[in-house]
Amino acid sequence: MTTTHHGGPAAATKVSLPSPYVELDRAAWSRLRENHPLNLTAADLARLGGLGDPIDLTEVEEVYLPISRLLNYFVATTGQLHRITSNFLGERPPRTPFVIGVAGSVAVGKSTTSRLLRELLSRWPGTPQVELVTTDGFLFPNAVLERRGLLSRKGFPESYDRRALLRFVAEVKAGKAEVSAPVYSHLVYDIVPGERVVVRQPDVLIVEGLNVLQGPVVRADRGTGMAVSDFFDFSVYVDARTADLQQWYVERFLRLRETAFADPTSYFHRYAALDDEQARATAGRIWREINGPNLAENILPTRSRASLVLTKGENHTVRRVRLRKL
Ligand SMILES: Nc1ncnc2c1ncn2[C@@H]1O[C@H](COP(=O)(O)OP(=O)(O)O)[C@@H](O)[C@H]1O
Ligand SMILES: CC(C)(COP(=O)(O)O)[C@@H](O)C(=O)NCCC(=O)O
Repeated sequence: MTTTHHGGPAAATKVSLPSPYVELDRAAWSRLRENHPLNLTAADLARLGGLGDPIDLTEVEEVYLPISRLLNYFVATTGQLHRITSNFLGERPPRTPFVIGVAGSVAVGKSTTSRLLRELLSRWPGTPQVELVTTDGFLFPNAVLERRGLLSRKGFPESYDRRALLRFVAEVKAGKAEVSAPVYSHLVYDIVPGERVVVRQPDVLIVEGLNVLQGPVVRADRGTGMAVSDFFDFSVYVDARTADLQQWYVERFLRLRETAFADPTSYFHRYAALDDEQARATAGRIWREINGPNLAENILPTRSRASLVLTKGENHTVRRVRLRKL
């Protein structure tokens, strides 16, 4: 028998596994579009792009059409698998949506990715009805966050009503006729009282949010032992270098001064009058105190759970794609 010495305690904690991903550069990935036609126009894109998150037709053709093509196969195959299970059980298969999670840092452009996926998937004959729900609706209202000392932890896992989110996704997945979710306003920086979005048995549900790939909350006294990600049929992690993300966050903050912050009802209205230097300092502080630590502690560690990782370069375009094959 041969004994190999692996070093001290630090070395012992490092786990090396075969990568479950196949990695492709942009050129190799874009070839997988094959002949799938571009069915979005420049006008569609103008409607879909986010603030500070540019998107053009080349990006759609080279990055998003292959994803759309792959997802169309996955939807069909997952449906077959579901029917096989129902036949095995001697049940009539209920209508159940294909659920996609979209995760990533604040300011990485999850919203644009999610809106594009919704648009592209809804153009396939098998999935005309695609709903998109963001997890910010499940943030606790500011009054609750304040009571719990969590106002400066917005976006951290504990700032969400995770049980309500789990119930929402589980009910949609179970084919319930009508399920509703609360609504968050970035402008007011709080949950909008009494407002709900209603989801009615879509073909596809996209669940977008910072923490959607997180595992279950493990507590001996309570909890279901399940997480929203248990209901995902596919997931996307939108990735970028932390330094780029911080810069994108700060730049978006500067631009929000002229748009959202200029609105007197905006929670951030007091920031509208800041000059560039002051605005950079404020955004930098919010990043350092909230969004940066949340990325490092909670979001980045979930990246390896995604089915697909899209890595953006500093100009916001996707330069590398990792697809899970194992
Ligand atoms: N303070 C704000 N006021 C108005 N809109 C905002 C504010 N912060 C973020 N947004 C918008 O909310 C959306 C979600 O932002 P975010 O959670 O950073 O995710 P991402 O940039 O990955 O889509 C984006 O469209 C962004 O432009
Ligand atoms: C609303 C958010 C928590 C994101 O929510 P998500 O939909 O990803 O769950 C985030 O955009 C946010 O507002 N963070 C607080 C710190 C900040 O103002 O950037």
